[in-house]
Amino acid sequence: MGLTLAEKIWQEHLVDQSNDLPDLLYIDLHLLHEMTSPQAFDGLRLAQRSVRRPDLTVATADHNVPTELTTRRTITDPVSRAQVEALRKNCSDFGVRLYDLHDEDQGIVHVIGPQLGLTQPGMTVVCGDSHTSTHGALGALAFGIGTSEVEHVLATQSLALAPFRTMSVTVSGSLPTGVTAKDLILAVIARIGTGGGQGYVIEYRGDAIRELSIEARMTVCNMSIEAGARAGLVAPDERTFEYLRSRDFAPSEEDWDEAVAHWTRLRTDEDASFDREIEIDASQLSPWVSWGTNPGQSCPLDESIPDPSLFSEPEKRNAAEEALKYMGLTPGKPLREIPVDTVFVGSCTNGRIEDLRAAAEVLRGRRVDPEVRMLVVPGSTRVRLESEAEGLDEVFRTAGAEWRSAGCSMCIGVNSDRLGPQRRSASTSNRNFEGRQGDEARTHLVAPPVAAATAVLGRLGSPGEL
Ligand SMILES: CC(C)[C@H](C(=O)O)[C@@H](O)C(=O)O
Ligand code: SF4
Repeated sequence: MGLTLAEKIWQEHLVDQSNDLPDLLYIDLHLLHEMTSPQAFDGLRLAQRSVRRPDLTVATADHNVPTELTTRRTITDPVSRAQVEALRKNCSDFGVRLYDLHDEDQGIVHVIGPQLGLTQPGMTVVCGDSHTSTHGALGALAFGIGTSEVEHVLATQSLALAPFRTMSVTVSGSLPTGVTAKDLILAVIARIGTGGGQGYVIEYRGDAIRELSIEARMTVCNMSIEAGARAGLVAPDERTFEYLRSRDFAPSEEDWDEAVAHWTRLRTDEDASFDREIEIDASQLSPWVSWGTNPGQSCPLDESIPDPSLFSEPEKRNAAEEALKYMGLTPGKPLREIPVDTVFVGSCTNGRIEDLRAAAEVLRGRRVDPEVRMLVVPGSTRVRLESEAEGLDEVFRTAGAEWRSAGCSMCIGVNSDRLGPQRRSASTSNRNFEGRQGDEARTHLVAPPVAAATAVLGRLGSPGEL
């Protein structure tokens, strides 16, 4: 019987396979950031080990970095400063390439990997970060790993991994105008649940996936983890090759044809079977928004807050009741009537150039509601520079939004971009659990066009209403 794409990549990277032990896989690319690497380097020091393949290891500072344009290099928070400084020292001591704050190639780890052409089809990619699944958009098998595994990969360039199950999510048809990859993945998670992907690697297939740009595929793969999956990927195609061509670390012109020939073979065999198959009709989708405290608690923006008492499963009912209490919402309220005081456009889910263009298009010639604070944070310094070259920063500033430097920013409340208690945001990020953007802060996950329209309207809404 044939193999799925994920199984093929796994097979190609097997270093050792013994009975009763997890498989040992070779790792092609190891990405590091400041939050999950310090203890791993300490472990290496203690064991007097070196980094096995510094040439396959790349680091950047993203989670703890300030994003104010002018005061960026001064990190006032002591914990954040210590982590960034530790990363500098560790990279310098162990000979690892670091894209530091001042570097043009700095950015959120999952934005810079593909942008630099470091992430390529058929590779195994790991990082001490759950959203490593993002890299699957290029046809790589990409896993988030824990700090002890980071140390193991640093020391050996290999990783012991338990076998996975395979799931296909086939999205047929075309997304209607105004409906984005973010809406699609929120709908997928609402359908299979935040635990629905547990133990699986998801392959996204079908016409609607093929029609997505590589950046949009990244948005989809990014949130695989929010469905509980171990990874998500899309088979490479012409769009993938086009995206990679002439990127800094992509194969050179001489090696290009051979690389493409290899990448072209990276697809699921006709006679392969998946352990679970999900089908979605893209034409039925519409702008989507989360109302609760996990990404699965979401529904079309046209609907109202659901009534938990109508949920048949007691577990889901309780979770919804708890979520609504935290979110300060009542059943039956139309989502479009929910006022929002903060809008965040950014993160590894939606902080790439296409996302910023989509938000700017909505804001052009319009004003952000005076009661709303809107932050626009590019996912990488190159995205910032590219946006500025196109004049997007001016569009945002003129509309009344704050234009920032690259970093994780308000996606996660570990840096200075935090949401205050009971504040409510429309956010293009991927997580909405309690306290994610700040203590007692309330998050509604949305796509960039909805975020921008919401900023103008001062309540959840879509560009069609403007
Ligand atoms: C800090 C890091 C470990 C974490 C992750 O693993 O995803 C972060 O990036 C997040 O999004 O919550
Ligand atoms: S942008 Fe958010 S989700 Fe992505 S790596 Fe940073 S904190 Fe994690």
